[in-house]
Amino acid sequence: MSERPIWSAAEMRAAEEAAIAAGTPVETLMDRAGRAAAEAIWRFAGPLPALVLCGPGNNGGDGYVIARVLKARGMDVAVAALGDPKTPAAHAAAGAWAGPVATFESAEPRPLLIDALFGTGLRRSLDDGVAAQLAALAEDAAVRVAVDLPSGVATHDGALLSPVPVNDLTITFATLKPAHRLQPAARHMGRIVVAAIGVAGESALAEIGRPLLRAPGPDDHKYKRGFVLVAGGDLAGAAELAAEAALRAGAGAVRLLGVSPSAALPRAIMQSGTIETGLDDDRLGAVVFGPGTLPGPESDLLLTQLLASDKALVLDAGALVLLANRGPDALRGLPEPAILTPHPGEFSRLFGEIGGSKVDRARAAAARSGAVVVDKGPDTVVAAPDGRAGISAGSSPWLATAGSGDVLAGAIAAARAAGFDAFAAAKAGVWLHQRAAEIAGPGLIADDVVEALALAFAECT
Ligand SMILES: NC(=O)C1=CN([C@@H]2O[C@H](COP(=O)(O)OP(=O)(O)OC[C@H]3O[C@@H](n4cnc5c(N)ncnc54)[C@H](OP(=O)(O)O)[C@@H]3O)[C@@H](O)[C@H]2O)[C@@H](O)CC1
Ligand SMILES: Nc1ncnc2c1ncn2[C@@H]1O[C@H](COP(=O)(O)OP(=O)(O)O)[C@@H](O)[C@H]1O
Ligand SMILES: [K+]
Repeated sequence: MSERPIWSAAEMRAAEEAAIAAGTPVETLMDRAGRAAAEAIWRFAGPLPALVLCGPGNNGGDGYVIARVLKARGMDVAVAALGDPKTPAAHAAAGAWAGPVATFESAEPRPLLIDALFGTGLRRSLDDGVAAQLAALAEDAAVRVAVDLPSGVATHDGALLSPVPVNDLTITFATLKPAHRLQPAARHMGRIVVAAIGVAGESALAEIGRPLLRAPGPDDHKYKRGFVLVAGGDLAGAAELAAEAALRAGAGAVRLLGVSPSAALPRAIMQSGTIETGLDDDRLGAVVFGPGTLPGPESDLLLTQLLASDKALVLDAGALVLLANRGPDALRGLPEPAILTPHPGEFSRLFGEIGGSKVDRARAAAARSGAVVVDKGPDTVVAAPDGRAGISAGSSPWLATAGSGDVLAGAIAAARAAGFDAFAAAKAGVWLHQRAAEIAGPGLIADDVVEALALAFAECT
């Protein structure tokens, strides 16, 4: 699995301090950052007349380096500063810029706008006048570029502290930061370039990358590839979507029990037996419960049976409502950690209101429940009880369609049955789901995502 790390502002600062302690001055890091950004801007926007907006901190320092490098390339560059440089490195970078510096307030729009006002050091909303001038300059530009982060977004949780223009390109340094992937900030980034600047560090948070899945080999048989049981509920369609999704996402065998299936159900899906006999099968790798399930005494009893079994559970939709009635402790002590796939409504029903970023919330929910939590949405976060977390690289808004969550539950179960641990399986399912949606394209319905899962799977082998 190729995963890009995501650092918090504090982790970024720690990496910077470690690099400085190891002998690389901050001026060198700034020079690398500015040069890398200038290179990316040159490639992206070419020789458009540029306006670089420089703030008072090191983000502004990067801006002065960018201005100098682009000018040396022969570009027509103007600089406007919001206040004087406050850090020694920014001061030095500003000193090395030989051209004139206008005040931010007096800056005139130019076709290429480069926003180096604030990066990871932003602590409060921009003043109204500053935000309005930034918006006006962005409005009149043809191409908008943000250095590290668009000014006005909170690094940690992706909140917009003041109005933020939508950029065409964002160049960040060393690693992604949470705001590059969390909404609402993520939609303001445009294309994202991560430039290496020679700092290293560790993080328990990463972008969910393409999983490495196993194509069947000569020694495989259907059960070895993964056997999924979908314990159906009251509405056949939802359980069928989950069952077919599991099959198309690579499970060798899928059994759907507990519903009267429709004629559309693929004949490859097994339907014989009862849930009790179905559960009593050592070959079973994962059980999906919840899609199409209405809460009631019967489904509650089934949840009790499932929790008493030693199976790896993927609990979605109706199962989450049942769980909410029992409280999150209901999952403690399971032999295999369960995977929960709540949408925002189900999440608050299960866990109440938790403060912090979406990553903080998912981590807290995972720690509290002992389950892997897939906090769904346009910026799906997967968190494990031990604090590891992943953020989706983004998914098609066309997934906002009935049944797409059922498809996700099936895809996750396939990865779980194939032998992935709960955290890895949840991430693999999220990746396959968003990739399948991309393949299915605009206008998709959940059935199309199911079909496209096979192609998404093939890309991972
Ligand atoms: N880490 C690294 O390895 C590297 C980091 N690099 C770069 O450094 C950037 C981080 O730099 P940074 O820490 O100096 O913060 P930055 O974003 O410039 O802003 C801080 C300044 O803004 C001010 N200020 C804040 N909010 C404000 C507001 N609303 N309205 C007005 N003022 C406000 C704040 O004032 P204060 O809050 O202290 O009063 C302070 O003066 C990072 O994003 C990257 O681009 C690269 O050079 C390569 C190496
Ligand atoms: N606006 C959006 N952009 C991207 N992905 C979305 C959006 N809205 C929903 N999704 C994704 O679609 C799926 C919807 O799940 P869910 O709400 O459970 O749907 P359903 O109950 O209809 O099956 C989730 O995987 C979620 O991440
Ligand atoms: K910026």
